[in-house]
Amino acid sequence: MINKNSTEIRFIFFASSIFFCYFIYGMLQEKITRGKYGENNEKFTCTLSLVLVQCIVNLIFAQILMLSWKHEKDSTRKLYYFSSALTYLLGMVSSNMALQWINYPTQVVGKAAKPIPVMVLGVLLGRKVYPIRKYFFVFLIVTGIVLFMYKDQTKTVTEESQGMLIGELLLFLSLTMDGLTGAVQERIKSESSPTAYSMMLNTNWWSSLILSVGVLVSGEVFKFAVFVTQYPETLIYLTGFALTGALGQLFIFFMVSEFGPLACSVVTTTRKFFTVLASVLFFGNVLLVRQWIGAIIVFTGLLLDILYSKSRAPPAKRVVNK
Ligand SMILES: Nc1ncnc2c1ncn2[C@@H]1O[C@H](COP(=O)(O)OP(=O)(O)O)[C@@H](O)[C@H]1O
Repeated sequence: MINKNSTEIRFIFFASSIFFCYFIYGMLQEKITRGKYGENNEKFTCTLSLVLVQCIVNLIFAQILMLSWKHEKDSTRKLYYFSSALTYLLGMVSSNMALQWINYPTQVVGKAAKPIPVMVLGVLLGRKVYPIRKYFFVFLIVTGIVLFMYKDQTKTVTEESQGMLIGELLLFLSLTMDGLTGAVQERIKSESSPTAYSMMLNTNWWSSLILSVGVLVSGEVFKFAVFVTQYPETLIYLTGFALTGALGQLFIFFMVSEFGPLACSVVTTTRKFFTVLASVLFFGNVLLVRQWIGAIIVFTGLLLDILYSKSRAPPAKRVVNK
């Protein structure tokens, strides 16, 4: 009983820390990528450099934590870390890049589908097994969130819709990459169960390495240097963005290593829903009928999921398909 309670407390603690860190992170991300700089209303387009800064800060953060505690040797195959790092950073680069064509709310709605690819690819490639009802609960949560957050957009000029298409394709790519990352993490978790620190360190080590090559070969790093020299205020946002991202990611890896990538993606997606719900309620806006229905569906899905995992399968236990 004590054990079960402490598992629940850890879940709630990780989830609320993710909520808190990514709430600030999200605002800074929007500020950096959607902001207009200088008299010419310039845009920040150095996505690779942005993600590289994030990965390097994550790496340093994980390294400091690794040095502070004694750890058993991590026996995870390097290929797993390399491939999860590659898909993880492609996922981040494409979703950040999509923001150049589509607005932030559209990106958030698109990425709200994340638990679906994480679940499907986790089963197909990650050798994970879920009972049928789990698919239903996840589907309910995602449908409710999309219904709640979706905004009708009027497309005006053709050029803009073309931009939207590029943005949507990038979102699709990003979702696929998130699913692949989850699948590899599922395998890592079931084969070698490394600590969250070790997963964070290795994933960010490989992604920093790959991205460093990327920014040098593309020459983006020079463009980035010119941009931050010209608009030094970007550095303040970047520092906050990278620090909240690193702290948030630590809790993400705690979540992944104990409860798995699917639980993690449900938490990060639900966080976005609660952010929008809170802002609607906070600013005294009225919910549309569609949003009411969406919110009810989300809460039903979450409640069923919680009730089910309580009565049937404690989240810490994993089902390994041999
Ligand atoms: N399974 C995961 N493994 C590693 N990092 C993750 C994982 N899930 C999320 N993250 C990190 O958390 C950040 C925020 O994730 P999330 O809130 O789902 O938003 P999004 O994927 O739309 O950026 C990601 O950009 C990534 O850095």
